[in-house]
Amino acid sequence: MTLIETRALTKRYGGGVTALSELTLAVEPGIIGLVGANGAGKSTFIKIMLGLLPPSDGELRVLGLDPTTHAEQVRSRVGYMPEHDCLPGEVSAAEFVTHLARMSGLPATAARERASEALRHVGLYEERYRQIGGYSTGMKQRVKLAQALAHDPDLLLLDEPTNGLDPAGRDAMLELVHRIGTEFGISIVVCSHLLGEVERICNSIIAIDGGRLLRSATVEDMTTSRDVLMVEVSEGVDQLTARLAELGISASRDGAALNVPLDSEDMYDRILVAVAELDLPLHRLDQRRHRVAELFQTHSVTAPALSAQEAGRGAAD
Ligand SMILES: Nc1ncnc2c1ncn2[C@@H]1O[C@H](COP(=O)(O)OP(=O)(O)OP(=O)(O)O)[C@@H](O)[C@H]1O
Repeated sequence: MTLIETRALTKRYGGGVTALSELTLAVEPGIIGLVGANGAGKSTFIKIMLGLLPPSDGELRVLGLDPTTHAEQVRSRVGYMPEHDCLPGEVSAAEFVTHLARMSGLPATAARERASEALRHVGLYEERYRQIGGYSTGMKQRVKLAQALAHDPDLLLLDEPTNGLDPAGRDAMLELVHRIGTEFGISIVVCSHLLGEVERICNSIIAIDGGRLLRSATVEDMTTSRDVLMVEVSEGVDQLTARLAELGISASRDGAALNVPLDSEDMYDRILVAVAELDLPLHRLDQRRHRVAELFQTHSVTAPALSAQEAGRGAAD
């Protein structure tokens, strides 16, 4: 079943702000990155998916349900981690998550058990009876994630889960999100303004800019270049380049690898023969993969979606 489907989804706020403009997309279950610069419309999209905001125009289905008419059913199957800190400081994580699990309809004992379990999944089991006010930012983010998990949802909507975390905290949070998505088989929409972050853990990406859809596709579709082959040999790359040139095949260096235009059906075989003739250890031969961020760097409109920090990371890669 399609996880999320929209047709010409539009949201206008008062004051002439169009936060979402004619968004049409369909995504399959998995871990989905919702990326865009600040103000792109990510939070608005999430709130519409939860039935917290009505769209101005267009249609939407989440888990096959229309959140504008079936908001309660949607919310019983969807967990939501809001962007901003909304945690009470004077109660323990166990009390807080249990309380929210009860509010979502679980009986007292089940709510307590589910809360403990959710806190264990996010790595807060030992600390669960401490007051939230004394927690670090990373721990608070994990409490927000635990409350989103407590009622055993089919879909998690995470609004900027790495907000406010240092690089190590961000990596830990992304790893946790990835683990929850893969081990529990829950679909996850994870919002971020950092494309490089979500690219690492997502199967598909929805990129929006100024409320408009830039691209919605699987990471594999986005990153596979259909017309370039990447050849990697463990040694002898210069020899191979020279041999390919003799054969009339132009290869360009890309780090330790060679990129070769895939302009004829027998290109795989021709390269394999050249490698075998030179008796070189072939490490890899397949279609070149781009980093997702690389694709968007050529798109001037999305440039702000890549923060200085991400640009730095890209350069270091
Ligand atoms: N209640 C509101 N009334 C008017 N304009 C709003 C309202 N909420 C959001 N907006 C505007 O709608 C646009 C999209 O905002 P939204 O919060 O959805 O973006 P975002 O991608 O989540 O950004 P951020 O990461 O900064 O939250 C922005 O221009 C924002 O100022």
